[in-house]
Amino acid sequence: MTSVKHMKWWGWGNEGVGFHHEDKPGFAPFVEYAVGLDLGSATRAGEPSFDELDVPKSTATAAFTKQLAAIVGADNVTRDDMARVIHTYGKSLRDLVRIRSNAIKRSPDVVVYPADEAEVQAIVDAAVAANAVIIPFGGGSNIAGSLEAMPAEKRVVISLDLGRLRKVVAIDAAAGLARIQAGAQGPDLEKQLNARGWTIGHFPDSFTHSTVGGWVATRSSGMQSDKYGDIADITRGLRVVRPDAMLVLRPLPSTSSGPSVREMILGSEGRLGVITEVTVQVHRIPKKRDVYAYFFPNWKSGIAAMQAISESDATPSITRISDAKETGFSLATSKTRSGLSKFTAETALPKIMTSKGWNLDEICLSFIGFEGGVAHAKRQKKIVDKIVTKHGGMGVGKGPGILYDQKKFDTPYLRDFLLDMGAAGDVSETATPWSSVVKLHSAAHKAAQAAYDSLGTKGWIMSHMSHSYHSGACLYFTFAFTFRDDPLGEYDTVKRAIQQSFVDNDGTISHHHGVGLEHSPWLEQDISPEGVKVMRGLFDAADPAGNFNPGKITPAPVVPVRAAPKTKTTTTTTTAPAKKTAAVKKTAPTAKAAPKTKAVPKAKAAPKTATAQPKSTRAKATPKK
Ligand SMILES: Cc1cc2nc3c(=O)[nH]c(=O)nc-3n(C[C@H](O)[C@H](O)[C@H](O)COP(=O)(O)OP(=O)(O)OC[C@H]3O[C@@H](n4cnc5c(N)ncnc54)[C@H](O)[C@@H]3O)c2cc1C
Repeated sequence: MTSVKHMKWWGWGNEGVGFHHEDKPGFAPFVEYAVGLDLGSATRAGEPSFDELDVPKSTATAAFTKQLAAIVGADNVTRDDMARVIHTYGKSLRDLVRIRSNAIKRSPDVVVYPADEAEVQAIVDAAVAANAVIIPFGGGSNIAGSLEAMPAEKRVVISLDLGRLRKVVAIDAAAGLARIQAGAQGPDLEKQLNARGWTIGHFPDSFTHSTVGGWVATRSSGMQSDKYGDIADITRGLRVVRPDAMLVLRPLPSTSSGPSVREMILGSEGRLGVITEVTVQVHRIPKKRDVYAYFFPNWKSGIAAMQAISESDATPSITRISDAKETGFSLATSKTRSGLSKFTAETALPKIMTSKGWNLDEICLSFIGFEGGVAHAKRQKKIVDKIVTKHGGMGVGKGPGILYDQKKFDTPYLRDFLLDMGAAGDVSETATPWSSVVKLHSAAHKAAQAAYDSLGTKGWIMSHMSHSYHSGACLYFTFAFTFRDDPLGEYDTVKRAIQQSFVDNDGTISHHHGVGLEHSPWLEQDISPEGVKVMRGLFDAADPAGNFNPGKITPAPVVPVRAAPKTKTTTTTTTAPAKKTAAVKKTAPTAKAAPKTKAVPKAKAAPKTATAQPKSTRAKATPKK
């Protein structure tokens, strides 16, 4: 069997690791307050049984599988059900509900693990010749429905897993450019870079389970993007396997060679070919790295301060502020005698805030990161401190920054836990000009509340601003609600309301999660119908037979089933009928029960704590707290 490791088939992260709240006394009361779910009496269901899944039967013929095995070796191609299920979905709430409730309409027919670029080329050529569908697979962490096969797809679907391509190939020290194989996950590549004194500076919350190829293909952004840029800035060169040929973009500092093909590959979600190598800008590991916490009396003053910082001479690595609800969540759910709860309980902070006339229900917590040489970091902080004071905020030192990191690791596991208990939660994020940040924030909250009201359920929405630019910033919303009998239908109501509020209020449909199937209904409103036409033209011209991850990004009501191009002979039928027994028990999740009963198959009892997650090199690369 292949050496490539994957996340749990039914949830986020590593087997045996999960969220628990025994050391967070404020957590259960907070959940009851926020979504009306009593964790004390709710029943946590167990891990779903793989044996009970109806996995659609593979339509890949033995002959075609053998052809792939001749390229990658028999150990690196499989039609095994578990491998195909693992490669079916990403990790959105929709994905988690579907997989736990046995709602798999279409799985890849075969999973293949090439060892190098030549093998990727050979697979692509064989697939195109057979008019098969190729879906590149990085870490499988996307939450936009970017890698699932279209349900009505009749052709053989190949999940092309890049997991064996994980080396840092070379570093050009003079240029600070590193060639990295596309399947390298965050810890893989950061460890190799750190060993030579470098860092990529790209740390999405999914860092531990996502790949550089996936980051490029979804236009990802990491928590330190204010300093290092989004992956679109970090990516300089690319190697992309296309039918019969390589698309090679040399790592140039800048170029005026027409419309940017580099930009076309960025965010292409596998539709233009398979990225095998990315040349990224890397940086020397900074001598100093600190994250400081600040409080503001309210959201408006905090946002004004963030904008002022973005316009100032300061260049922090992180500028982030939570709204009052997210601040309340952080204060209520931190660990006993550590993090913010200790900080606020054991200091005179609340008193000081009250004496300043602050309403404690409106306070907003901010984290600002400083990196670089010692003098540089000090100077940055001085500029920021002045701006914070001018906007009525106050600094509270480095201590609470520990919590910031802690939460990042917990959050994805927390989502699984809540689902186990009967509450659905996920995130939506956007970017908007500074002039619309406050307006959009308030509109999204109102839209979510109206959606909860229409469902007659108690729900929660909280948000933070992060990833600043000169012209605006990203707003990131986390929402959760207690579901009744249709978690996905109810989730759609809430998610749609939030997404629509973005485009109605000068925001984009996604700042860094991509489009996939999840956000494509809003694409025309985001980039105009003409914009979609141009994009569709690009995909159609570059992939006339629709072999590369069809149906994603541009809304595709009709699944393309085109004739095989007359290039090569093949042993595989291109019109293999869908397997009769490829049954999906239910198209909708099975959950009918009230929250206290088992709504969807749930996680194993008493998993290890989320803090037991293996330490990655990410710890080294994130700011010292
Ligand atoms: C808990 C959680 C936290 C997250 N936090 C962040 C965050 O902070 N920032 C952020 O940007 N995103 C975040 N995400 C979203 C996700 O991690 C990103 O979209 C990530 O970039 C996906 O990378 P991946 O390797 O997992 O790609 P996959 O999920 O495997 O694939 C995503 C898409 O890219 C395509 N693709 C993958 N590899 C290649 C390749 N080599 N060539 C061509 N196409 C390819 C796939 O076909 C698919 O369309 C988060 C997700 C979760 C679940």
